Amino acid sequence: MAPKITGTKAPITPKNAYVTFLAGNGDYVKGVVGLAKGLRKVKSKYPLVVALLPDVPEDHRKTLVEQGCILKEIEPVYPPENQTQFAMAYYVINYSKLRIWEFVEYSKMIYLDGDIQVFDNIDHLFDMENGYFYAVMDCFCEKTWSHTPQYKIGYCQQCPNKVQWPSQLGPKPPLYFNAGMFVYEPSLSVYEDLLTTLKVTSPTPFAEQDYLNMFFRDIYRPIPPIYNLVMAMLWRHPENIEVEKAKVVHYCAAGSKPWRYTGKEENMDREDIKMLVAKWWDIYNDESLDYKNAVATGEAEVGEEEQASLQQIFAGLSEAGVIHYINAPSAA
Ligand SMILES: O=c1ccn([C@@H]2O[C@H](COP(=O)(O)OP(=O)(O)O)[C@@H](O)[C@H]2O)c(=O)[nH]1
Ligand SMILES: OC[C@H]1O[C@H](O[C@@H]2[C@@H](O)[C@H](O)[C@@H](O)[C@H](O)[C@@H]2O)[C@H](O)[C@@H](O)[C@H]1O
Ligand SMILES: [Mn+2]
Repeated sequence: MAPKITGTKAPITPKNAYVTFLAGNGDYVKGVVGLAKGLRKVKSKYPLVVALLPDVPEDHRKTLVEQGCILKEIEPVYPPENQTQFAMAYYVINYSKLRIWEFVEYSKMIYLDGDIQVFDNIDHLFDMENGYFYAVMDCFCEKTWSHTPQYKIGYCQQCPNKVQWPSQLGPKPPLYFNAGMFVYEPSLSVYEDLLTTLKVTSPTPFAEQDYLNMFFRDIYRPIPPIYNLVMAMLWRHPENIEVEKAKVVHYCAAGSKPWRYTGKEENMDREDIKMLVAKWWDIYNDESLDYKNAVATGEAEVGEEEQASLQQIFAGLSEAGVIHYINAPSAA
C-alpha cells in the first residue's frame, strides 16, 4: 500500500560544498587542481564544485573530474556597457562568479579563488551563523588601489589609526572584503537580485569584488586573516598576520601565482613568498593526493555526484571518439 503522504516534508539534510570559478583555456586549471588536492590533504568532508565557463576545454574538464571535482558549467555574466578601467583587464570575466548563488542544491558554500590554497581544515566555517556574508578584510596599499582616495591619502582599514580618515572626505569607507574567499548561502531570490541590480550598477575597477562589497554591505561579517591571507599583507601589514598560522593562502599579488612563479616581480624574492610557493607545489606534485590514489587507499570516497560527473565526462569523450569508455571505479 502507498505510504500515507503526511504534511511534513522530510528534513532536508544541509548540503555543504566548496566552490571555485574557472574561465578560459589557460593555466588557472593548475590552481584548481592544486586546490582540489589541498582540500583532500586537509581531509575536508565536502566536495569541490567548479563553476566553469563554456570556454574551458574538454581536457581541462577531464583533469578536474579525475581529481574528484563536480563540474557545473555556467554562462558568463557581463556588467553593463561601460568605459571602466578595471584594475586588471581580465577582471570583467569575474562577474561570472555571481552564478554560484544559483547552486541552491547546496545550503551553504565556501567560495575559493583558483589561486588559493587551503593548508588547514576549515570545514568548521560552515557552522557559522546563517544569514551573513563572511569574508576577510582586504588591504588598500597596493598600486592596484592607486585610483582610490584611500590609497591617495595612505588610509588602510588594516591600520585605521595610522592615517585617520579625514572628515572632509565624508564618512569612512565601510569595511571592505577580498572576494577571493567567502562563506555564503546560495539563494535564487538573492541570485535574481544580484543580476537585476548589476544591470543598473556602473562597473568599478575591482569589478565583482566591488559589486559584492556594495551588495552585501549590511550583512558582511569580517573573519580573521588566517582564512584568506592576501599576499600583500606580508609586506604591508606584517603586524596583523602570522604566516605560519595561515589556514588559507591567496596567491593574488602580482607574480605570486605558483604555477607561473619566477621570483622576478616586486616582493617575489622574499623568503616567506618562496616558502608559500614551495608549499603550494608540494601539494600539487603529491601523487598520493590525486583522487584516483586517494580512492584506492580509502582516503577518499566516490560520491554519487563525482560518479555522475565522471560518467558524463567519459561518455562525452567516448562519443567524441576521444577515449574508449572505461568502467568508472566500482562503488563497492
Ligand atoms: O584567466 C582566468 C582568470 C581568473 N580566473 C578565475 O577567477 C579568479 C579571480 O582571478 P584572480 O585570482 O587572478 O584575481 P586576483 O585574486 O589575483 O585579483 C581566479 O582565481 C580564477 O578562479 C580564471 O579561471 N581564469
Ligand atoms: O575581480 C576583482 C578581483 O579582486 C580581488 O583581487 C585583488 C584584491 O585582492 C586587491 O586588494 C589586491 O591588491 C589585488 O592584488 C588583487 O588582485 C580578488 O582577490 C579577486 O578574487 C577578484 O575579486
Ligand atoms: Mn585570486
